[in-house]
Amino acid sequence: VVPFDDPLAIEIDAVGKTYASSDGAVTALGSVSLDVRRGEFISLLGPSGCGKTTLLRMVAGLEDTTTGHIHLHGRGLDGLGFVFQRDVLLNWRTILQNVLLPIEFRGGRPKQYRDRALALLATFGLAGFENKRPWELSGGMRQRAAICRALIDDPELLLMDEPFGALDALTRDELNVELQTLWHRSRKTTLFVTHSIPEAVFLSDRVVVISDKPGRIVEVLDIDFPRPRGLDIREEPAFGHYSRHLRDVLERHGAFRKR
Ligand SMILES: Nc1ncnc2c1ncn2[C@@H]1O[C@H](COP(=O)(O)OP(=O)(O)OP(=O)(O)O)[C@@H](O)[C@H]1O
Repeated sequence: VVPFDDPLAIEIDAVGKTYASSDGAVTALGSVSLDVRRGEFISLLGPSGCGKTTLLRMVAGLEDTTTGHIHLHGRGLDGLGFVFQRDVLLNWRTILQNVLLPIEFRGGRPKQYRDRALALLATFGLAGFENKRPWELSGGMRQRAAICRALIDDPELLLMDEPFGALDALTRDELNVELQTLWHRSRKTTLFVTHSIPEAVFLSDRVVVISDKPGRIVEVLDIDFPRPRGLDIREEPAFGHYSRHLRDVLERHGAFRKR
């Protein structure tokens, strides 16, 4: 049991990761340290291959750290919801059955969570789609269902690995607004991986910039817009300033060089 006033959700302490590969060891992450506060929305922004996914997978306990350690406060790994780059819904199950999957995995009773699942689906505009199969839905709808699945067990911590990267720009905007609204209501601690500067600025309390090789934190930027936020903040001068600053940081660290 954790004291309610515990201000921290995740401590990432000098964490590094080296993979063994056929051409020798690859250091994906150098040494990364970050304290994530409870209820905070943090984006991890960086070029492809800088180790963002690796970091997220280590926080989720899906991957070991090579050096350093990660401490999850609260319910630990039991309090965690994960949304992947691709929705990874099971095609032979209905949307409702997909959303209830985590309950089955932990040996719970899906029936008891049916109402919650339907309410979540309704929040994300999927009322009436619960008995469809994933292949009957658009990409945006599937990713919404994947978010519902991550939320079904009321996690303390939401880990999202570029969940909107494969969507068209309009759907992506829409989902950004929905996620922002949901986050504003629930204040779930969220770690969100993205390549997109505007997405990071729009959603985050803090944007953590990671450079590659090996991945390390080169900047932590506070985003000071009030909540709830609408897409119109993108027209504000401050939004432009944040974006330009992040772009400069990425450029300085070689994120845009030709590979
Ligand atoms: N299982 C693995 N074995 C060997 N190398 C790996 C493995 N997983 C990742 N890597 C390497 O580690 C580095 C970081 O990969 P990672 O997927 O964490 O980056 P990323 O920033 O999430 O990239 P992207 O944004 O393209 O998803 C890359 O150089 C990658 O090739």
